[in-house]
Amino acid sequence: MMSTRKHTALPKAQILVEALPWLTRHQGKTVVIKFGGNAMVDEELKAAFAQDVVFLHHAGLKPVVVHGGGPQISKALDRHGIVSEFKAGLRVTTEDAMDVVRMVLAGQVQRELVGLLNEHGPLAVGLTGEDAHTITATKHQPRIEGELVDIGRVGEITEIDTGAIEALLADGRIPVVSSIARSQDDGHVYNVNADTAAAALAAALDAETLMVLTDVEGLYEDWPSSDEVISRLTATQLEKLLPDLASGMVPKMEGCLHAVRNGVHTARVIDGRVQHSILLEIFTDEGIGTMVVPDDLEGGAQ
Ligand SMILES: Nc1ncnc2c1ncn2[C@@H]1O[C@H](COP(=O)(O)OP(=O)(O)O)[C@@H](O)[C@H]1O
Ligand SMILES: CC(=O)N[C@@H](CCC(=O)OP(=O)(O)O)C(=O)O
Repeated sequence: MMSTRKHTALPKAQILVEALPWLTRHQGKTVVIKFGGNAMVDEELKAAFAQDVVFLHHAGLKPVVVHGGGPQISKALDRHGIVSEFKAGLRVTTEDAMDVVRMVLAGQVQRELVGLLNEHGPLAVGLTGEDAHTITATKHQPRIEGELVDIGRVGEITEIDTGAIEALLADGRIPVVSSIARSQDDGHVYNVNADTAAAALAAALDAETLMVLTDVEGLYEDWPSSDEVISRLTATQLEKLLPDLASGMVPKMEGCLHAVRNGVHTARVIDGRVQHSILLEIFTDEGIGTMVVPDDLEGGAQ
């Protein structure tokens, strides 16, 4: 009887011990995690995500959650009879659409994530980029085929104030940030792509890691014709690939590049459809997605 119990208990101890080098390495480090709209539509995945983030917190890391909500926004706009249109990968956001975006991100998606995290204790505090000047933006006008295009209230980040987030982290909380910015131009707000917001926050917070959860395994080498995932690439290698990337991958990979060029040690795109993908990525040998490293760390960082 006794030996059977030992038999089943030992592998559990081994798993915990395997995590020891990673626990040591990541102790006290800030990890910015972007939780994407598509991984966010499944109840079990959402609950597993909350468990992982709380686990990181209790393991001595400082997780900061930045969330998207593209599918949820599209649904709500539809209900309001507003057509969703994307240009250069960004949602064309009229004044009316902006009200809906803000309502969905800050009033629904963020509240739900805060609720899931707080099932584990008084940990999560939600805010948007508007709070305490966390994210400031100006009007973003992308260039499409050489022409500047007006896409409404979409913001380009000009400044990050990390004060509120750092105060929350120092108080042992888990900040949950919605990607809405205060405007430096007028009294209104801007809609910011959540990948871009997460990358800017990771750089400003001097985070060790930016982790972007999405609905594919990682960056595919030759999408859509192949599903070979690139497991690791340097900033310069990524920069060369950027012009060939399509749709949703563009802000993610631009964000990863921005992060590693501005002091973040590794930026990773991982599969949010896999339960506990965050723990697998942080605490095991085999990373499961795509890892971007600064040029001078080639071959070094894990
Ligand atoms: N090279 C690529 N590798 C992987 N996915 C790609 C690539 N290029 C474009 N994509 C598309 O980008 C999508 C992810 O972006 P998006 O739908 O905006 O994710 P999220 O909702 O998680 O923010 C993938 O589902 C895929 O359709
Ligand atoms: C300007 C812009 O496109 N903003 C995004 C913000 C939400 C987001 O980025 O959500 P995902 O990460 O789930 O795609 C939008 O309106 O959909």
